[in-house]
Amino acid sequence: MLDIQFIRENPEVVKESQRKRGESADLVDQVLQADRLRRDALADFESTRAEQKKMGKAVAAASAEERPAIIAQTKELAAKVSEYKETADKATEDYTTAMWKLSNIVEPEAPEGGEDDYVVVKKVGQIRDFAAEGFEPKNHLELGEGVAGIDMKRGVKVSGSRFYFLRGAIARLELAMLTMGVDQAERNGFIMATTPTLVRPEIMAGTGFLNSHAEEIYRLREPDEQYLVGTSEVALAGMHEDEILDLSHGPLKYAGWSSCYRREAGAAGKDTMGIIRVHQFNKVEMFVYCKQEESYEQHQKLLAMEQEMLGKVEVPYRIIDTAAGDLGSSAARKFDCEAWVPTQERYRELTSTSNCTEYQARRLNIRERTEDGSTRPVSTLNGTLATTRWLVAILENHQQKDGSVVIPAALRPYMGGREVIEPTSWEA
Ligand SMILES: Nc1ncnc2c1ncn2[C@@H]1O[C@H](COP(=O)(O)OP(=O)(O)OP(=O)(O)O)[C@@H](O)[C@H]1O
Ligand SMILES: N[C@@H](CO)C(=O)O
Repeated sequence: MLDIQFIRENPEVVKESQRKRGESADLVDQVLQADRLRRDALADFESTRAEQKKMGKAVAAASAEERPAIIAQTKELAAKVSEYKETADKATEDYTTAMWKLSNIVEPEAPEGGEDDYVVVKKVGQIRDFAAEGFEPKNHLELGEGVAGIDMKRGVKVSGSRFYFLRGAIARLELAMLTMGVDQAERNGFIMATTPTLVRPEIMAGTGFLNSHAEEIYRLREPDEQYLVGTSEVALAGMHEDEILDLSHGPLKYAGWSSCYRREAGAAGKDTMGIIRVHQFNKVEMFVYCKQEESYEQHQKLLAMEQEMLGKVEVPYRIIDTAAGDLGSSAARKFDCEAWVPTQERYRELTSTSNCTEYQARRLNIRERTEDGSTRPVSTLNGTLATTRWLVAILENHQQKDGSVVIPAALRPYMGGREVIEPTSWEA
């Protein structure tokens, strides 16, 4: 949620941000109109209520002859008070509904446009020339099946399309990568947290996921009301709902470990092969609470954490600055890291880091105590540190001619020192 005082003073800035996102600029006028009506209605209610209180005292002080007239007046006032209360409640509800629809204000530096209008910030690593090495690269599923490590057929049998089993060395490789992510996070001051994956509707709405991405999210059937998270960002943001944090010693940082669930409703026919786009995957998520003025610097740090991890798994990648129209409603700015996938001859997203400034904190009422004793909303940021999808890039970029896969050196200590995953039969 945005700061109403800021909207009142800077309506054009908010409108421009909405325009940049491809969202309604008229919503800003609707919010301001609702704000005026709400304030007028509240003023009417409060002044009539004050009058009513005065009248109450007058009744007590009145003589027997005066009392019937005053009581009649009191009744009239009581009716007015309840009428104004109803109007004020309705106006507040309209105001809140409009406010909750507004997306965060886009950082001025974010590129204009939609999904394809990102700006490439930089490219890192050398893309392998498989032709020069004398063989045709296999895709991650062929490799995963070759080492008896990715089983889509049984995943589909058990759970439906876009489900899978990981087993043997590939299951260990996923665990190794996620654990390496947690180790790196802990070394950098993050607290590891395993999080709930079912959350209350208020928490899901508070993080901003029920706006444009609502159809992406699984919801339990009544009488249960929870949503399944698509990222532990949701639980980590909700963790401190209605709390006042002490950030005087620096940002509060979590590394969340969870399964993530996504309906992928808009992705029919897209990435149907293998584990690149699935309904359930695992993720280590970074989540930061910090002072408002620290969020820009913290965002750069999250991006640096992602780069360090990508460096350790030794895959070529690029960083993109996502355009305003492709930002989630909570994000003011977002950088994605995309790894090179040889058989697709293109970069695919492995990580995403967003600066949500005070947007989520206002919705979830998360504040910090300032030096003068007052409170103010904190900033929140999130970033991906490792996910199951990373296996796609690791397998394809580290494959050898015989279908084996070299384990990146940084991951070997997490794999009992193993250097290579060899092809094997399913029964082995
Ligand atoms: N359906 C999925 N299957 C596997 N991994 C996923 C899926 N959706 C997201 N991820 C992983 O979680 C990370 C963060 O998710 P994010 O919401 O940024 O993805 P996204 O923008 O929806 O990705 P894409 O554009 O590829 O669908 C992604 O970079 C990726 O590693
Ligand atoms: N929570 C963010 C970063 O991982 C996302 O899912 O995109």
